[in-house]
Amino acid sequence: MTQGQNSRAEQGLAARRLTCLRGERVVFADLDFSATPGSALILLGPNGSGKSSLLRLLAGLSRPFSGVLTWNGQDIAQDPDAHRARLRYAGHQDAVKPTLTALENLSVWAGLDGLPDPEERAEQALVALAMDHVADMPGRYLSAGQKKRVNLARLALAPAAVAPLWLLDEPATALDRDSIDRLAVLIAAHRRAGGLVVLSTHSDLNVPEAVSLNLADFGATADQEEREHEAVGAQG
Ligand SMILES: Nc1ncnc2c1ncn2[C@@H]1O[C@H](COP(=O)(O)OP(=O)(O)OP(=O)(O)O)[C@@H](O)[C@H]1O
Repeated sequence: MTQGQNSRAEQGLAARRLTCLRGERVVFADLDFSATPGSALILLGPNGSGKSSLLRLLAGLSRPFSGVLTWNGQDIAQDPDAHRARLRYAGHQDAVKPTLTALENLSVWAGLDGLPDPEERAEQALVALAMDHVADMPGRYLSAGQKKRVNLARLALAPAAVAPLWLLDEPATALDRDSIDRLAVLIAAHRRAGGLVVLSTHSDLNVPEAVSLNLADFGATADQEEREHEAVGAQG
């Protein structure tokens, strides 16, 4: 089947028999899920169960040990540039440049994303996170929560048609209650516009009708660990 012939059921993001190794340890094995445009998937599980690792795989920042990740039915590994262009990943690392103001940081990102009117978009994105009052403050003077909000404002730069896939690793960490509520509004608007959100959170973030995926259910059995170790040994 060619990409153009994919059925509607394949729209969005899907994982088939995904197995993730970090170091030589199986973090999760044989993970299956699918998420359609407009939906939200919340990754649950105790510390170390692989939520960040899965988000990194979905972002194309690392490769699965085995299994396939697809977007609209096509393996994301076949066209990494197209996948990078369609996603926005907010991880633990802070991307705010200390010497640029909050507004300049966002304008630069909008420019790098190839969006028209980068400064106007940056201003609107700051308003969405109630950060317009610190628009002219250099990144190095922003508090931890303010930096987090500038990072999250990046999500608001591009329309869902351009960057439909949001991958958010603990997006509510360091945010105050009002900012968590604004983030929830941003996520809801993105979904209404046809976007798709995968996120991990230990916080009380309101994401209506989200599907939960508990990575603890996909922890490797002793048999799987042994098979993966044999396979790693054979590869090395
Ligand atoms: N660079 C690395 N090399 C080897 N192992 C790693 C590396 N990074 C993470 N791990 C291991 O991978 C496993 C999954 O880690 P991950 O950060 O994905 O978990 P998590 O569910 O996001 O945890 P948390 O809730 O604490 O954020 C852990 O056992 C961790 O020690």
